[in-house]
Amino acid sequence: MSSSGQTIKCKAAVAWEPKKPLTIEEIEVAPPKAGEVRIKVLYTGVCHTDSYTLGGHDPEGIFPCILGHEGGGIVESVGDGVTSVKEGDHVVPLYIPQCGDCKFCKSPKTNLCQRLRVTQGKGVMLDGTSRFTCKGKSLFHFMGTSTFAQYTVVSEFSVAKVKDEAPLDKVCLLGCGISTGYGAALNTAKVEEGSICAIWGLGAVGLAVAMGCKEAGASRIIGIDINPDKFEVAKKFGVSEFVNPLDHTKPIQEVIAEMTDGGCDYTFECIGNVKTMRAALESCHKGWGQSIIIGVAAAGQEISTRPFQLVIGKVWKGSAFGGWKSRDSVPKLVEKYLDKKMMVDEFVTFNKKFEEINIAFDLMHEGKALRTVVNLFE
Ligand SMILES: NC(=O)C1=CN([C@@H]2O[C@H](COP(=O)(O)OP(=O)(O)OC[C@H]3O[C@@H](n4cnc5c(N)ncnc54)[C@H](OP(=O)(O)O)[C@@H]3O)[C@@H](O)[C@H]2O)C=CC1
Ligand SMILES: N[C@@H](CCC(=O)N[C@@H](CSC=O)C(=O)NCC(=O)O)C(=O)O
Ligand SMILES: [Zn+2]
Ligand SMILES: [Zn+2]
Repeated sequence: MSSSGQTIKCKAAVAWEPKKPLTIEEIEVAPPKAGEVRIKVLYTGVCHTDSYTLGGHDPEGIFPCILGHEGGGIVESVGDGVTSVKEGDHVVPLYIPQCGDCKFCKSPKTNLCQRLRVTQGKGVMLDGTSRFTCKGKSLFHFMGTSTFAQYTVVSEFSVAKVKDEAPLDKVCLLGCGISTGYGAALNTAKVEEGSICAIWGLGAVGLAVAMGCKEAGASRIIGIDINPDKFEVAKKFGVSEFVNPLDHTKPIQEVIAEMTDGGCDYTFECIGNVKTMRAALESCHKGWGQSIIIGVAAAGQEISTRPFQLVIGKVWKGSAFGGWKSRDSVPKLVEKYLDKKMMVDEFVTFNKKFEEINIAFDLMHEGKALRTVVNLFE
């Protein structure tokens, strides 16, 4: 019997309050309204940003909510007026939508569609309401995706239809971490052949940056991390040299400058730490070096450097979702993966059952996981 038009009861990992583990609860998921899509979420990754919000560091964090933004699933039903996807389509939810019609979507200079941004930041759908309830309480959405639920409702603008043959337990990761790092190298920095690159933080995002730098023909890719366990795995993604700041007494920017005859062409911060953001900028080559901030820093944190660093030609940039215009790009990234032209499987270090989702957070904090993929129906 079709569930279309009905409220669905299913399981979700609910974040009732910051700094507390998620709890698996039965929730009710209302049918999609006009312009919305209800998705059966089969798999989800766990990104550091989920942990950042659960940890109470996100100024937009709003509880109780359903976190998660690296999902892969199948369209269960669509609301009135939805034409771009239909029941049965395989999809990846998108935390940066692409409406195609706003000033941002029409500009080739950005991927930051603003159509849903205000309501998304408030944890509700475009009409200002939530589709989730649990124990009689409304639950907030998160990043317009909420993939830690067996069923979620998202805007039509927030789904990418992907090929049916794409394994959803892998391509879910193209919903954030891999696309973000890879695109930061290719779209935001536009790394050139022969470039010297350095990457702070060798998690999934940092290693996806390395993959992009390698594809662009970088001559040296320096990985910087305080966890030496990351170094061996990082080689597979193209990292050619390793620096552990804990092995040095002098500032890391001096170490990098000595190693590179004055600094790097491109540096990437993939941690979310304002001190390493400064180090990454100051490790750029005078005159042309660019530093890309990808890491998300906690509420209240601010970056600083001597303005002279910018006067002498170093450039500070940021990158969200790797600069990809999401609905156009994610299906293409999936095809590239299916054509074996980019790595995705290699980012999956663990698979867990839904009830083990908190272990996925632990593995990330222990530095053991690049990505843990959670099966929501196991
Ligand atoms: N801008 C965007 O669009 C996106 C941003 N992000 C952000 O990117 C960042 C990285 O995400 P993700 O890859 O999932 O995170 P991970 O936690 O997997 O990776 C971060 C890595 O940085 C290491 N690290 C921590 N502190 C330092 C330090 N002081 N110096 C050097 N290395 C350090 C960690 O080591 P250890 O293993 O010991 O913890 C870990 O290896 C996060 O801030 C996340 O919120 C994520 C996705 C999209
Ligand atoms: N809500 C936070 C900002 C969080 C943030 O920067 N998110 C990134 C994606 S992180 C994915 O894992 C992003 O793309 N931001 C663009 C956006 O419009 O949110 C805060 O308020 O600090
Ligand atoms: Zn993420
Ligand atoms: Zn738009």
